[in-house]
Amino acid sequence: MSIAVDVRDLVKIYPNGVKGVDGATFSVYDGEIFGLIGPNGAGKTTTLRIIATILQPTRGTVIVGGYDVVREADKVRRIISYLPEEAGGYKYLTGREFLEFIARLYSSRESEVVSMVDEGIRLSGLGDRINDKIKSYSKGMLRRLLVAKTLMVKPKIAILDEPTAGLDVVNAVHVRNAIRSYAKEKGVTVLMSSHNMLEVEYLCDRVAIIHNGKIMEIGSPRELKEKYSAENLEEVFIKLVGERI
Ligand SMILES: Nc1ncnc2c1ncn2[C@@H]1O[C@H](COP(=O)(O)OP(=O)(O)OP(=O)(O)O)[C@@H](O)[C@H]1O
Repeated sequence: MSIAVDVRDLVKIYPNGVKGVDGATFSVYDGEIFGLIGPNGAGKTTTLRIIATILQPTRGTVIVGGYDVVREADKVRRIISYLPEEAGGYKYLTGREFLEFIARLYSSRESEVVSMVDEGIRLSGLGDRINDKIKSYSKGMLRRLLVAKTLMVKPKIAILDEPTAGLDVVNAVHVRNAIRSYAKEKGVTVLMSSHNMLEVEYLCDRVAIIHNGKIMEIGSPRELKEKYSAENLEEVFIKLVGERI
Protein backbone atom coordinates (compact mmCIF):
# COMPACT_ATOMS: atom_id res chain seq x y z
CA MET A 1 0.00 0.00 0.00
CA SER A 2 1.45 3.40 -0.84
CA ILE A 3 1.80 6.16 1.70
CA ALA A 4 -0.28 9.35 1.37
CA VAL A 5 1.06 11.19 4.42
CA ASP A 6 4.30 10.40 6.20
CA VAL A 7 5.08 12.18 9.46
CA ARG A 8 8.52 11.50 11.02
CA ASP A 9 9.76 12.74 14.40
CA LEU A 10 7.64 15.86 14.12
CA VAL A 11 8.26 18.53 16.73
CA LYS A 12 6.57 21.93 16.97
CA ILE A 13 7.69 24.39 19.60
CA TYR A 14 5.62 27.59 19.61
CA PRO A 15 7.40 30.95 20.14
CA ASN A 16 6.20 30.99 23.76
CA GLY A 17 8.09 27.72 24.36
CA VAL A 18 5.00 25.46 24.45
CA LYS A 19 5.55 22.11 22.72
CA GLY A 20 2.54 21.59 20.47
CA VAL A 21 3.86 18.31 19.04
CA ASP A 22 6.63 16.28 20.62
CA GLY A 23 8.19 13.77 18.24
CA ALA A 24 5.12 12.40 16.45
CA THR A 25 5.61 9.64 13.85
CA PHE A 26 2.83 8.04 11.80
CA SER A 27 1.85 7.18 8.22
CA VAL A 28 -1.48 7.41 6.47
CA TYR A 29 -2.02 4.99 3.57
CA ASP A 30 -3.64 5.86 0.26
CA GLY A 31 -7.42 5.58 0.35
CA GLU A 32 -7.83 5.12 4.09
CA ILE A 33 -9.74 7.19 6.62
CA PHE A 34 -7.24 7.89 9.37
CA GLY A 35 -8.17 9.49 12.68
CA LEU A 36 -5.88 11.46 14.94
CA ILE A 37 -7.58 11.21 18.30
CA GLY A 38 -6.81 12.65 21.68
CA PRO A 39 -8.02 15.09 24.33
CA ASN A 40 -8.00 18.90 24.19
CA GLY A 41 -4.49 20.25 23.78
CA ALA A 42 -3.04 16.90 22.65
CA GLY A 43 -1.53 18.37 19.47
CA LYS A 44 -4.09 17.37 16.83
CA THR A 45 -4.67 20.82 15.33
CA THR A 46 -0.94 21.64 15.38
CA THR A 47 -0.16 18.42 13.49
CA LEU A 48 -2.90 18.96 10.91
CA ARG A 49 -1.89 22.58 10.34
CA ILE A 50 1.69 21.50 9.62
CA ILE A 51 0.48 18.80 7.20
CA ALA A 52 -1.74 21.43 5.52
CA THR A 53 1.34 23.72 5.11
CA ILE A 54 -0.14 26.48 7.28
CA LEU A 55 2.36 26.11 10.10
CA GLN A 56 6.09 25.39 9.89
CA PRO A 57 7.50 22.45 11.82
CA THR A 58 10.36 23.07 14.26
CA ARG A 59 11.95 19.66 13.54
CA GLY A 60 11.12 16.46 11.69
CA THR A 61 9.80 15.74 8.21
CA VAL A 62 6.32 15.63 6.76
CA ILE A 63 5.75 14.25 3.25
CA VAL A 64 2.32 14.60 1.66
CA GLY A 65 1.63 12.81 -1.63
CA GLY A 66 5.41 12.52 -2.10
CA TYR A 67 6.05 16.25 -1.50
CA ASP A 68 7.81 17.87 1.44
CA VAL A 69 5.54 20.32 3.29
CA VAL A 70 8.36 22.82 3.80
CA ARG A 71 10.28 22.68 0.51
CA GLU A 72 7.35 21.85 -1.79
CA ALA A 73 4.43 23.52 -0.04
CA ASP A 74 2.89 24.71 -3.34
CA LYS A 75 2.72 21.17 -4.67
CA VAL A 76 1.21 19.90 -1.43
CA ARG A 77 -1.47 22.61 -1.57
CA ARG A 78 -2.54 21.42 -5.02
CA ILE A 79 -3.43 17.93 -3.81
CA ILE A 80 -5.02 18.63 -0.43
CA SER A 81 -8.17 20.23 0.81
CA TYR A 82 -8.28 21.43 4.42
CA LEU A 83 -11.14 22.09 6.80
CA PRO A 84 -9.93 24.13 9.80
CA GLU A 85 -11.47 23.64 13.23
CA GLU A 86 -12.94 27.13 13.28
CA ALA A 87 -13.99 27.75 9.70
CA GLY A 88 -16.56 30.24 8.53
CA GLY A 89 -18.40 30.88 5.29
CA TYR A 90 -19.15 34.11 3.44
CA LYS A 91 -22.35 34.89 5.25
CA TYR A 92 -23.90 37.14 2.60
CA LEU A 93 -23.62 34.42 -0.05
CA THR A 94 -26.12 31.61 -0.31
CA GLY A 95 -24.81 28.09 0.28
CA ARG A 96 -24.95 27.45 -3.47
CA GLU A 97 -23.08 30.68 -4.32
CA PHE A 98 -20.40 29.78 -1.77
CA LEU A 99 -19.92 26.32 -3.33
CA GLU A 100 -19.74 27.91 -6.79
CA PHE A 101 -17.15 30.40 -5.55
CA ILE A 102 -14.97 27.59 -4.16
CA ALA A 103 -15.44 25.38 -7.25
CA ARG A 104 -14.23 28.23 -9.49
CA LEU A 105 -11.01 28.45 -7.47
CA TYR A 106 -10.33 24.84 -8.42
CA SER A 107 -11.49 24.73 -12.03
CA SER A 108 -12.07 27.07 -14.95
CA ARG A 109 -14.09 24.47 -16.86
CA GLU A 110 -17.79 25.24 -16.46
CA SER A 111 -18.83 21.57 -16.68
CA GLU A 112 -16.42 20.70 -13.86
CA VAL A 113 -17.69 23.60 -11.74
CA VAL A 114 -21.27 22.41 -12.23
CA SER A 115 -20.46 18.83 -11.26
CA MET A 116 -18.45 19.93 -8.20
CA VAL A 117 -21.33 22.13 -7.02
CA ASP A 118 -23.86 19.33 -7.61
CA GLU A 119 -21.66 17.01 -5.58
CA GLY A 120 -21.30 19.67 -2.85
CA ILE A 121 -25.06 20.16 -2.63
CA ARG A 122 -25.59 16.42 -2.39
CA LEU A 123 -22.91 16.01 0.27
CA SER A 124 -24.25 18.89 2.35
CA GLY A 125 -27.74 17.38 2.43
CA LEU A 126 -29.10 20.91 2.80
CA GLY A 127 -31.84 20.46 0.21
CA ASP A 128 -33.62 23.71 -0.67
CA ARG A 129 -31.84 25.56 2.14
CA ILE A 130 -28.77 25.62 -0.14
CA ASN A 131 -30.41 28.66 -1.77
CA ASP A 132 -30.62 30.59 1.54
CA LYS A 133 -27.98 33.02 2.77
CA ILE A 134 -25.31 31.40 4.95
CA LYS A 135 -26.04 33.90 7.73
CA SER A 136 -29.40 32.15 8.21
CA TYR A 137 -27.75 28.74 8.77
CA SER A 138 -27.47 26.98 12.12
CA LYS A 139 -24.01 25.92 13.27
CA GLY A 140 -24.77 22.37 12.12
CA MET A 141 -25.86 23.49 8.65
CA LEU A 142 -22.74 25.62 8.25
CA ARG A 143 -20.47 22.74 9.25
CA ARG A 144 -22.27 20.46 6.77
CA LEU A 145 -21.70 23.02 4.02
CA LEU A 146 -18.02 23.36 4.92
CA VAL A 147 -17.40 19.61 5.02
CA ALA A 148 -19.15 19.38 1.63
CA LYS A 149 -16.97 22.13 0.09
CA THR A 150 -13.82 20.44 1.41
CA LEU A 151 -14.74 17.09 -0.17
CA MET A 152 -16.50 18.16 -3.39
CA VAL A 153 -13.23 19.33 -5.02
CA LYS A 154 -12.10 15.69 -4.91
CA PRO A 155 -8.70 16.28 -3.35
CA LYS A 156 -6.14 13.50 -3.22
CA ILE A 157 -6.06 14.01 0.54
CA ALA A 158 -8.77 15.68 2.65
CA ILE A 159 -7.64 17.03 6.02
CA LEU A 160 -10.57 17.58 8.36
CA ASP A 161 -10.01 19.14 11.79
CA GLU A 162 -12.83 18.04 14.12
CA PRO A 163 -15.43 17.79 11.33
CA THR A 164 -18.29 17.16 13.77
CA ALA A 165 -17.24 19.41 16.69
CA GLY A 166 -20.22 21.04 18.36
CA LEU A 167 -22.81 19.24 16.23
CA ASP A 168 -25.95 17.54 17.52
CA VAL A 169 -26.42 13.87 16.81
CA VAL A 170 -28.44 14.32 13.60
CA ASN A 171 -25.93 16.70 12.04
CA ALA A 172 -22.97 14.65 13.28
CA VAL A 173 -24.39 11.46 11.77
CA HIS A 174 -24.98 13.24 8.46
CA VAL A 175 -21.39 14.52 8.35
CA ARG A 176 -19.92 11.13 9.27
CA ASN A 177 -21.95 9.33 6.60
CA ALA A 178 -21.01 11.95 3.99
CA ILE A 179 -17.30 11.58 4.78
CA ARG A 180 -17.35 7.79 4.80
CA SER A 181 -19.41 7.27 1.65
CA TYR A 182 -17.64 9.98 -0.34
CA ALA A 183 -14.13 8.88 0.62
CA LYS A 184 -14.77 5.23 -0.18
CA GLU A 185 -16.66 5.98 -3.41
CA LYS A 186 -14.03 8.35 -4.81
CA GLY A 187 -10.91 6.86 -3.27
CA VAL A 188 -10.07 10.04 -1.36
CA THR A 189 -7.64 9.67 1.54
CA VAL A 190 -9.02 11.31 4.68
CA LEU A 191 -6.96 12.46 7.65
CA MET A 192 -9.22 13.77 10.38
CA SER A 193 -8.99 14.70 14.02
CA SER A 194 -11.51 14.15 16.75
CA HIS A 195 -11.74 14.04 20.49
CA ASN A 196 -14.84 11.88 20.12
CA MET A 197 -13.35 8.41 20.32
CA LEU A 198 -16.63 6.66 19.66
CA GLU A 199 -17.15 8.55 16.41
CA VAL A 200 -13.77 7.56 15.02
CA GLU A 201 -14.48 3.96 15.85
CA TYR A 202 -17.30 4.05 13.32
CA LEU A 203 -15.57 6.24 10.78
CA CYS A 204 -11.88 5.40 10.68
CA ASP A 205 -9.98 2.49 9.21
CA ARG A 206 -7.05 3.25 11.52
CA VAL A 207 -6.41 5.70 14.32
CA ALA A 208 -3.43 7.21 16.10
CA ILE A 209 -3.92 8.15 19.74
CA ILE A 210 -2.08 11.37 20.54
CA HIS A 211 -1.44 12.66 24.05
CA ASN A 212 0.82 15.53 25.10
CA GLY A 213 2.11 15.82 21.54
CA LYS A 214 3.18 12.17 21.41
CA ILE A 215 1.67 9.29 19.45
CA MET A 216 0.83 6.62 22.03
CA GLU A 217 -0.70 3.94 19.79
CA ILE A 218 -1.61 3.30 16.15
CA GLY A 219 -3.93 0.65 14.75
CA SER A 220 -7.40 -0.21 13.59
CA PRO A 221 -10.09 0.34 16.24
CA ARG A 222 -10.51 -3.44 16.39
CA GLU A 223 -6.79 -4.13 16.89
CA LEU A 224 -6.56 -1.56 19.67
CA LYS A 225 -9.67 -2.83 21.45
CA GLU A 226 -8.30 -6.39 21.33
CA LYS A 227 -4.84 -5.36 22.48
CA TYR A 228 -6.22 -3.51 25.53
CA SER A 229 -9.18 -5.86 26.16
CA ALA A 230 -11.41 -2.82 25.89
CA GLU A 231 -15.04 -2.42 24.87
CA ASN A 232 -14.39 0.78 22.93
CA LEU A 233 -11.67 3.32 22.10
CA GLU A 234 -12.50 5.49 25.11
CA GLU A 235 -11.57 2.57 27.31
CA VAL A 236 -8.40 2.00 25.26
CA PHE A 237 -7.44 5.63 25.83
CA ILE A 238 -8.05 5.46 29.58
CA LYS A 239 -6.07 2.23 29.90
CA LEU A 240 -3.27 3.70 27.82
CA VAL A 241 -2.83 7.11 29.40
CA GLY A 242 -5.33 7.21 32.27
CA GLU A 243 -2.73 7.02 34.97
CA ARG A 244 -0.80 9.87 33.34
CA ILE A 245 -3.69 12.36 33.04
N1 LIG B 1 -0.50 29.52 18.63
C1 LIG B 1 -0.11 28.86 19.74
N2 LIG B 1 0.80 29.41 20.57
C2 LIG B 1 1.22 28.74 21.67
N3 LIG B 1 0.78 27.52 22.04
C3 LIG B 1 -0.13 26.94 21.25
C4 LIG B 1 -0.63 27.56 20.06
N4 LIG B 1 -1.53 26.73 19.48
C5 LIG B 1 -1.58 25.63 20.27
N5 LIG B 1 -0.74 25.75 21.33
C6 LIG B 1 -0.52 24.75 22.39
O1 LIG B 1 -0.06 23.55 21.79
C7 LIG B 1 -0.63 22.42 22.43
C8 LIG B 1 -1.37 21.59 21.39
O2 LIG B 1 -2.52 22.35 20.94
P1 LIG B 1 -3.46 21.88 19.74
O3 LIG B 1 -4.41 23.00 19.46
O4 LIG B 1 -2.62 21.37 18.64
O5 LIG B 1 -4.23 20.65 20.42
P2 LIG B 1 -5.56 19.91 19.97
O6 LIG B 1 -5.30 18.47 20.22
O7 LIG B 1 -5.95 20.29 18.61
O8 LIG B 1 -6.62 20.45 21.02
P3 LIG B 1 -8.20 20.80 20.87
O9 LIG B 1 -8.91 19.50 20.82
O10 LIG B 1 -8.45 21.54 22.13
O11 LIG B 1 -8.36 21.62 19.64
C9 LIG B 1 -1.52 22.95 23.55
O12 LIG B 1 -0.75 22.94 24.74
C10 LIG B 1 -1.80 24.37 23.11
O13 LIG B 1 -2.03 25.21 24.24
